[in-house]
Order: sequence, then structure tokens, then C-alpha cells
Amino acid sequence: MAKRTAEPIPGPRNGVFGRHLDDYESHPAEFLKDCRRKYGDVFRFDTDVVVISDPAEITKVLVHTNRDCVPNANPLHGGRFPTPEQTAQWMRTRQAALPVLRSAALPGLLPLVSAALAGELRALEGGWFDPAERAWRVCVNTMLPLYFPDPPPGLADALLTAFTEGRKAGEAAIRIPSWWPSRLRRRVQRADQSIRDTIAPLLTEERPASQGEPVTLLDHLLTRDEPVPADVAQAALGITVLGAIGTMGGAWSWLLYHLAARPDLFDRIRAEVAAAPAEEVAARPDRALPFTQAFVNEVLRFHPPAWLLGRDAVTDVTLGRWTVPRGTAIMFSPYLLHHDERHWKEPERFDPGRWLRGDPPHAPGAYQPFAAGPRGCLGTHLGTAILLLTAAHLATDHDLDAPGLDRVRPLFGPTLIPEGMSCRLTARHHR
Ligand code: HEM
Repeated sequence: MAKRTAEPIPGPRNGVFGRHLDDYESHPAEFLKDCRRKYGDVFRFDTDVVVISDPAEITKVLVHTNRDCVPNANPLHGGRFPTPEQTAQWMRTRQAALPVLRSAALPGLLPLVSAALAGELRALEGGWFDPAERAWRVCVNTMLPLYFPDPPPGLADALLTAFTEGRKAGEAAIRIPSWWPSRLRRRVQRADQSIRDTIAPLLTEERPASQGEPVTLLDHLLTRDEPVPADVAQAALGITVLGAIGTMGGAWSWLLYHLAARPDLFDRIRAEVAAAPAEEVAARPDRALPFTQAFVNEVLRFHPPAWLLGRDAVTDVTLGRWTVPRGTAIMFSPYLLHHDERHWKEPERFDPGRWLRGDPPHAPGAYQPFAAGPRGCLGTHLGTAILLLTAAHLATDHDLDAPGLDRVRPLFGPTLIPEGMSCRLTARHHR
């Protein structure tokens, strides 16, 4: 590995895949934390993989994404760097999806999300369920009404299949070479194709001229003066939701966990929601519910679903006093950042109040639940709103039981989810 200094980047001997894989797999976050303590804010994790934990360096890498580096290679796409044309195509997709995802558009659209969410929560009433198992479908069904006036039958299933298969293939990527046309990979490609096939006819359908303002993303795409290329439109309508399921579902599960773990704070949320005008809560929950917003911020700090992120350097990249060559994977962990006592007072304390006290709660760049820069989360505002609305609906309409929370463990998989939680929602007016 080329360096600016003669000294090699420190890290575990022979890399993690040499002798430490078991240690890493049994406690990934603890292992990384330990390495950071031993080796510093830039350490070598394995040949061609470095981990960084300094907020300023992380921000620099995120901001320069698409220029110096790209989001980690998707193993399903052969592990190659995307071509400049593929990156440009994806950036057009982001642009096409913005009409429903940017913060200014959301107040008019959130009542759709809120109604879908209320239905999903009602459907969960009565039986015991594991939030981490049910979250994926809840999140898809909650997001789709923003995209389609009548979500096409089968699309939610197609998205969930593609998500599940993609997750399995992602986990297997460590064992199967990225160019291997494995059965798993073919299943992901088939699932991806079925999303495109479900969406394609909607883009050519004759639709009645829309009455008044376009509402859903489909309306926006069909009423633009300049037609959006079919591939971009399909990706905007399907693949952006697919990209959101893992993180959104993880965040949703942790929200339920923390609400159940802190009945005192849940009561404060109930009081805040009861005192706020219902229309304001539905359209601008971030403004109407400051304590609930602080609670959500703290959930995403304590248990960021995207706990490990990475970029692949497409050119030599300087990290502190080192330069790593093109091809190096540069990883960082929002979980480590959010639990670093150098940037947070009492990081192991779940304390929404830290977001309300007026003084800056953390070092710049030390809060990264949504990453940042040109490839940061496209659904930051929507994701936050879904969590706020979930808390608001639960507060108004449901009691939440979740015994045995002390046995629930964080599972550091492709996303961070609670493992082993079981809970039950009961309608409040039934009591
Ligand atoms: C609380 C919920 C959510 C969290 C914590 C979250 C987190 C993230 C993070 C950390 C990334 C960056 C990944 C990286 O840098 O490699 C990301 C990307 C992305 N998110 Fe979210 N997200 C959430 C909700 C959503 C929602 C609701 C959408 C809606 C469609 C969405 C759409 C996307 C997309 C499309 C990308 C890929 C951006 C790109 O590569 O250009 N996310 N998300």
C-alpha cells in the first residue's frame, strides 16, 4: 500500500481475515473500537481495507464521494467501480426522486404516509411480533403511497423479495468471488427484474390529466415537460425504495425498542402529541413535536441502522498523514462515532435531552446516521418523519408491551437491528 510516510498504517497483524475473523464476527463493533484504541483514527483492517474514525476525515471522504471515491462496490455488479456513465445515471435517478423526498415537498405528502402507517400499526394489534421481522413490510407499505396513487399489486412483495435476496447475497459476498454468477446472485437479478417489470407498464399507461397539483412520484414523472428516461424513472420509483428498506426497517425497530425501554419518556411523548394540533403533527411532525424529534435523534445516535459504511477510492486518497492507493476500501462506523466519548458526553446514556439543551451536542461531523455528501441518504426527511409519525400514532392509539428487553441484543449485520425482541400493540380505547 503506497503511503505518504514511510511507516505502514498500523492494524491487526496479518489483517482481520488472517487470525481475527472469529473475534470480529462475534463482536464487530467492540472489535473495531478496540482497534481504534490500539492503532488510532486510521487503521488497516485488512489488505486494501482501512477504517477511519476521525469526524473531519470521514466528512471529507463523504463530501468527495463521486470524485475521489464511490460507495462500496456492489458485489452483485461484479465488484467493479461504476463507470462515470453509471454514476451519472444514478445521480439522475436521485434527481428524479426528489419531488417527493425533499423536505419542502413533504408537508403536503405526509398525510398519505401517516394514513398508511396508522393502518399498518392497526394491523399489528393483538398478536406478539418481533419488530425486526415486521419492520420491512411496514416500511415498504408506508412509503409506496408517496410513489404511486394505487401501489400496483405485487410490487410490495417484489421489493421485499429483492431486499431479502439482496441481503443474503450481500452476506455471502464475503465467501463467493464477486464475478461468480452464483444462484443467489441470479435470484437477486430476477427479483430486481420483477420490480422493473411491475413498474414499466405504469410509465407508458395513458393516464387522465391530473386534477390540480401532481401528488405521487409517478404523477411527477408523467407530467414533466421533459420525459425522464424509462430506466431512470423505474429506478426512481422502485430502487430508491429498495435502498431504504434495510435502514428504515432497522430504525423503526429500534424506535419501538427505545419507546418500550423508557416508559417515562414514552409518557412525555404522549403528552406532547396530545397537546399538539393533529394537522400540524401530520404535516410537520418535526416542528410540532420537539421532544419526540429529540427522542428520534437519540434513537439514531444510539443505534444507527447503517452502523458500518464505506467508500472505494477511485484515486489515491489522503487520510490524515497517510495516502491510500486507488482501490482501497475506506470504511467508517457511525456506531463508533456515536459512542465515542471524545465527541459525546456520556455516550452510553440514552438521553434525548442532549438534543434540547441548546449547546451544540457533539463535534461537527460526529453524527452520521444518514451519512452526508452527494451520496448521503436521499430519504433523510422522509425517514425521520416516518419515525416521528410512528411515535405519534403509538402514543395516541396504542399501548406497547415488550417484556424481557434485557435479553434483546444488537445484531451488527448488514444493518444494525435488535435481535430477540417480542412486543404487542393494544388499542388504547379498548382498555
Ligand atoms: C431512518 C431511516 C433511514 C436511515 C437511518 C438511512 C440511512 C442511510 C444512509 C446512512 C445512507 C448512505 C449509505 C452510504 O453512504 O453508503 C443512505 C442512502 C440512501 N437512502 Fe437512506 N436511510 C433512511 C431512510 C431512507 C428513506 C425513507 C429513503 C426513501 C426513499 C431512503 C433512500 C436512500 C437512498 C436511495 C440511498 C442511496 C443514496 C445514494 O447512493 O446516492 N433512505 N440511507
